[in-house]
Amino acid sequence: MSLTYSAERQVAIAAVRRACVLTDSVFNKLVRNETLTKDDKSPVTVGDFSAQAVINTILGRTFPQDPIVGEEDSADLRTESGASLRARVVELANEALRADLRTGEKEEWGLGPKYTYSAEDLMETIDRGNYAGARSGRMWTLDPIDGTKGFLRGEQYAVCLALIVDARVELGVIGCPNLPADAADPTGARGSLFVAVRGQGAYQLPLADPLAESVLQNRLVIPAFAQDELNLLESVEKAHAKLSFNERVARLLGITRAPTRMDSQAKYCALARGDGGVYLRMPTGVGYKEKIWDHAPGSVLVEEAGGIVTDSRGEPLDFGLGRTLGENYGVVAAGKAAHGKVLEAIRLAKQEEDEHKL
Ligand SMILES: Nc1ncnc2c1ncn2[C@@H]1O[C@H](COP(=O)(O)O)[C@@H](O)[C@H]1OP(=O)(O)O
Ligand SMILES: [Mg+2]
Ligand SMILES: [Mg+2]
Ligand SMILES: [Mg+2]
Repeated sequence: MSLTYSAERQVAIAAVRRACVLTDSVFNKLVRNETLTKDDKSPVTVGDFSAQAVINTILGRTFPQDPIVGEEDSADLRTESGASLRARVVELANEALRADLRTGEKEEWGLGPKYTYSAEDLMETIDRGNYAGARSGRMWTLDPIDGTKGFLRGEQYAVCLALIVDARVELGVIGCPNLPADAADPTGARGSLFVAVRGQGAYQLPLADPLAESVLQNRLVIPAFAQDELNLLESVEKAHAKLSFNERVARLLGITRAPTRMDSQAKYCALARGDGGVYLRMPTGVGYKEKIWDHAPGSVLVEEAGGIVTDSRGEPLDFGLGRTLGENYGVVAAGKAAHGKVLEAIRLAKQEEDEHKL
C-alpha cells in the first residue's frame, strides 16, 4: 500500500494557516503599533507560544498518537512572572482556534466557537512538543515562528511543520505570511503557503484559503539555471551563518549576482519556486547544532521540486538523531544541475581558507 498522507496534508495546511493568521495579527497588534525597545523580544515570544499551542491542539485532536518535536515549551509561561504572557497566549490561541471554520476544516479537529481552551489545556498542549526525536516511528516537527529576527523586522518569517516517518521527511508545510505570492511582483499581494508530500510534488497555495482548491495547481520545479543566473540564498543574520565563506563560494562558482538575504525557511520556498538558485548555510564555528524543525519542511519541499539537499560535505541530513541534525555540517540545497558544483566549490573554498591560515 502506498501512503498518500492526504489527511495529514489537509490537517497540516489548516493548522499552519491558522497559526499564520495568529502571528500576522500579533505583528499588527504588538510590533507595528507599540513602541518597543530595540531588544524587546516579547511579541515574538507571545507569537511563538500561541502558534505552537494552536498547531499542537489540532495535531493532538487529529493524530493523538503522534509525538511532536516542537521548538518551544511552557516553562516560561508557568512561572509567576510569566502570568501576563500566559494570559496573552490563552487569549490569542483561543481566538485562533475558535475562529469560524474554513473550507476543508472540521469541527472535530477542535476548531470553531464551540471550544474554549483553558491555560492548563494550552500549556499541556504546548508541552506535547517535548518529544526527543527518534530514528523510527512517526513524529511531527514544528517551528511555530522560524526567523524570529525577520518577524520583528516585518520581513520574512515562516510557520513550519513537517511529518517525519522513520527519519525520513514525508510531508512539509511552510506558511510565509510576508512572502509575495508572485516572486516577479515583489510589491504585490503577500502570503504564500508551500506544501510537499514525498513522491507527490511541491506546490504553492494562497495562504488566505489554501484548502479551497480541490485540485492542486502551481506545481513547483526548480529550473536548470545558467551559471550567470545563479545566486545564493542566505541568512540576514551574521550570527546564523558564515557569510564570508558564502562570498568565497560564490566567487569560485563564477556567480556575479548579489546574494538574496532572507530570514527563515522562506529561503527554501524561494529556491523551490525558482527564485534564487542555491541555499547555502555554513556554520559560524561556535558549535551551534542545527535543529530538525529548521530544515525538515524545507528539505522535502526542495527535493519534491526536483532539488537536492545535503550538508556541506554532501552527506544527507539526518533527521533520526533527536532534536538536532547532530553531525551534519552546514546545509546546501540547490537544483540537480547546480548542487554538485556547489559542493565542489565548498571543497575548494575550504582549501583556500586553510591555506590562508598556514
Ligand atoms: N547561532 C545560530 N546559528 C544558526 N542558526 C541559528 C542560531 N541561532 C538561532 N538560529 C536559528 O536559525 C534560524 C534562522 O536562520 P536564518 O538566518 O536562516 O533565518 C532560526 O531557526 C533561528 O531560530 P528561530 O526559529 O528561533 O528564529
Ligand atoms: Mg527556526
Ligand atoms: Mg522558531
Ligand atoms: Mg527560537
